[in-house]
Amino acid sequence: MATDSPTAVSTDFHVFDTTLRDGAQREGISFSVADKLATARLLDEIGVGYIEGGWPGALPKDTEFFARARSELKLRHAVLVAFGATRKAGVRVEDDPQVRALLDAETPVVCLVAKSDVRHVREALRTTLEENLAMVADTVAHLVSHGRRVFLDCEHFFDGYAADPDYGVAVLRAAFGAGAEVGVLCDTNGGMLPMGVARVVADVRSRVEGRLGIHCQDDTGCAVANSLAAVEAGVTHVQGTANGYGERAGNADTFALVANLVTKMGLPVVPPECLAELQRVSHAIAELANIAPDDHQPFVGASAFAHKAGLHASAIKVSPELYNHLDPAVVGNDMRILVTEMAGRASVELKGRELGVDLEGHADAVGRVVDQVKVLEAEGWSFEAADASFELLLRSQLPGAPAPLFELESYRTTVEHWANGVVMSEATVKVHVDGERIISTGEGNGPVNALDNALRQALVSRYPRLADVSLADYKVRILGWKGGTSATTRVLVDTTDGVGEWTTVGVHDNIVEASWHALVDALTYAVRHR
Ligand SMILES: CC(=O)SCCNC(=O)CCNC(=O)[C@H](O)C(C)(C)COP(=O)(O)OP(=O)(O)OC[C@H]1O[C@@H](n2cnc3c(N)ncnc32)[C@H](O)[C@@H]1OP(=O)(O)O
Ligand SMILES: CC(=O)C(=O)O
Repeated sequence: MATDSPTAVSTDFHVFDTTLRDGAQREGISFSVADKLATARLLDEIGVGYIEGGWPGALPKDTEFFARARSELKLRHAVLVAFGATRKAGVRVEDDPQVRALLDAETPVVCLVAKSDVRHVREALRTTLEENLAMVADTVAHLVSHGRRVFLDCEHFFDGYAADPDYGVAVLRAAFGAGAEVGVLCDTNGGMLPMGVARVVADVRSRVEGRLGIHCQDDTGCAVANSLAAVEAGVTHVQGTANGYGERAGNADTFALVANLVTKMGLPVVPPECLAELQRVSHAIAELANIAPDDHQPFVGASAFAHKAGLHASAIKVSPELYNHLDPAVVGNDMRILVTEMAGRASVELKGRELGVDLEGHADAVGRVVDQVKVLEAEGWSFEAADASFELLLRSQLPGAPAPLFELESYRTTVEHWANGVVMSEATVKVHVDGERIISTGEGNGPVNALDNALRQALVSRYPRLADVSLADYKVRILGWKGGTSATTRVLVDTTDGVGEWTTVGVHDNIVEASWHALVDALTYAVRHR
């Protein structure tokens, strides 16, 4: 069970994560209870102050989550929060089963959602403005009298404030008057921009005593910016979700919020040692949500500190700070240099350093590699994701580069479709190793698999390391049709030796030949560099 005494550094500031409630409202996410428990543990590792676990009483899974959390969830930093609505209109708070379920969740904190826009009160709740205020006050007071700390999410606060600012203020006063600790201003429809958010927050602060919070949906792509503008204007409670998951376009991304608050605004909202966990936790939660991580996500994406332009690399060679807004290690990420057609000599030198290849005194080789990469990329090759092929290319230009593993005489591969529906492939390779002619055949479920088996069998007695190597993944991309079935094909092969993985690339008009190039690089890399 969560403790009520978070160890987060700043007790004056709340980072409140709602991945398990609003994040779960994203199309395509369906957390199991086990997923929710695992996600809560991960969020705790980044040191957020509060974790909203779901809506007990509304979703059976969430009711079970809170029941299991009592014995299974040991949080070091965060306080667990149950979410729910104020009592229904015309119903005594003691008689409202949803409010009862909130108490039964036994969390130290409850976050209530309430209407704060007159249109919503009249048209969605179909009740009076007075009754809505009573619903807020009664529910807060009831929960407080049962020992709960209460935060109030004021739904549609900004839209409501534009229509009738006094009513938004009245809702906040009703909540604070009944004992609520935080009044959260919600941009529920996500239509705000930072300037408007800052104006409203400043205005509300001048009219209401009490801690204010912010909850921003991302419909204008400004959820993080809006939240930071609200902080600048004085809120001290910020809500977000892991990777920005949430209803429609999502919410403010907790990872960007935390990183910005700590590193840009100087607010120690999480313990210092937690910041370096952001990237790992972001990816782990993406796995649990079954959503591919966004490589381009600020701070934590795999490409967030990846540099492709040659001019960037030339400055980074002097000092990484010249083209990085932050040391990536601060948030657990890494800088990467991409060598592509946009590379220059500095890109190759930095990539060499990253790969552990000493290029000191080899300016000519570096220049040749830059030229070759540009020519090859124009033909459809791409080394961005194929570090192993790039390393082989780089080393091939250095003095004393080893000879190829073998000389190819020929290869052949066939596909057989039998009447019983079985499809099998067979391959024969003829190669020369140290003057010896080797002929080998292999079978497989496809021509590339058969070729791989035949080639490894031909080479394994000379290169025993290949016994431990196998294909892990195979990706094909067709690069522009030339009419009919003719096209350039790019193949990426991931290979593993059970310890690590490396990626190689091949390009040709013929898919088997493209695969052959990638396979040969994969095996050469295994023998020479693993
Ligand atoms: C902005 C947000 O994202 S808030 C979070 C929203 N999350 C969810 O909706 C996910 C979980 N929701 C659910 O499981 C269901 O919608 C439930 C259980 C909450 C409600 O389901 P139902 O009881 O079938 O009601 P239904 O969805 O048709 O209507 C909601 C009722 O709550 C009332 N209501 C809506 N907001 C509030 C509120 N803030 N306070 C009190 N009552 C409210 C509505 O007036 C309506 O009342 P009615 O039954 O008297 O017409
Ligand atoms: C509470 C909430 O999720 C919203 O207003 O968007």
